[in-house]
Amino acid sequence: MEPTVVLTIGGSDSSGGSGLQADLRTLAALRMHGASVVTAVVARNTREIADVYPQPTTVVTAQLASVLEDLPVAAVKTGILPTPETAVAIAARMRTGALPNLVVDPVLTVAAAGARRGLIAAYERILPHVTVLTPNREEASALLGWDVFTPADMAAAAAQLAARGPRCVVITGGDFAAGTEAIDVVWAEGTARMLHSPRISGRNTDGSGATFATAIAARLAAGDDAPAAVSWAKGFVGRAIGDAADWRIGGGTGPIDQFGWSALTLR
Ligand SMILES: Nc1ncnc2c1ncn2[C@@H]1O[C@H](COP(=O)(O)OP(=O)(O)O)[C@@H](O)[C@H]1O
Ligand SMILES: Cc1ncc(COP(=O)(O)O)c(N)n1
Repeated sequence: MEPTVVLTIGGSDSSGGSGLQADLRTLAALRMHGASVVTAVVARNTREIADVYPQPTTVVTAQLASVLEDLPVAAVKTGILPTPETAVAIAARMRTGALPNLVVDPVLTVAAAGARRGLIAAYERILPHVTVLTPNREEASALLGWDVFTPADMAAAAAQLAARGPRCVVITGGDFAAGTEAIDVVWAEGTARMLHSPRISGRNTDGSGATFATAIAARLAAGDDAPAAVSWAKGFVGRAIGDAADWRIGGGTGPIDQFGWSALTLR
């Protein structure tokens, strides 16, 4: 049986923890073929982001055109769109319907300095084409212009973002400092619902947002509806975080275990 194809559009992370590297690892773990469009090259390790090098928009659109003219892309995930110009060019492709089952993780914090305001405006052009939008609380706050803090805020924010076009919105709460649960709020088909899972207190969570969004895209490609894809991805990322809890890869926040490697005894 041949694998389903999922396209990820985002940044290369030199530490391998998040971005395209996490996305491709997630897709491989889920037995899918990942195509990838590089929008930025990020020089970073587990401790800090040293620099972000946006790729020229022509480089991004050439990769995208080449993939779309040949591969049978069943779902698409976006991560870093580093400049408003690149985001607008990708939005134009979305408008043609060429990017099915579209999961958008609006990574705003890694964007080039000064690009944030223009990027937020560019996201307005993207939102109408989105199947599932997966901002964390900070990203939701930036997109909406008000501070999203409590679970009640998350529910209100999800509804407001959904009114701008996405069929489903998940606001992730992985950054809640306290509490024994990792709470996300999902808005779909007119109602908000809380998703709870045990909060894992490991040191390694890098790439959890990227892994979550890519797993959603993979499940959409496999035929799940959005709420089912989101619930499944939440279980997957929780297991990946838990399995990497004791890893010491680098001195900071390290990668997570999409493959269940920790459960293997190979040395
Ligand atoms: N420590 C944790 N334990 C369990 N689940 C977590 C933890 N941290 C994040 N998650 C889950 O991982 C997914 C990604 O969330 P989050 O970390 O908020 O994304 P981002 O990396 O974009 O900030 C969410 O489903 C969230 O609930
Ligand atoms: C290259 C790169 N660096 C960081 C992130 C954010 O990742 P996450 O959403 O998992 O925190 C990303 N999507 N891409």
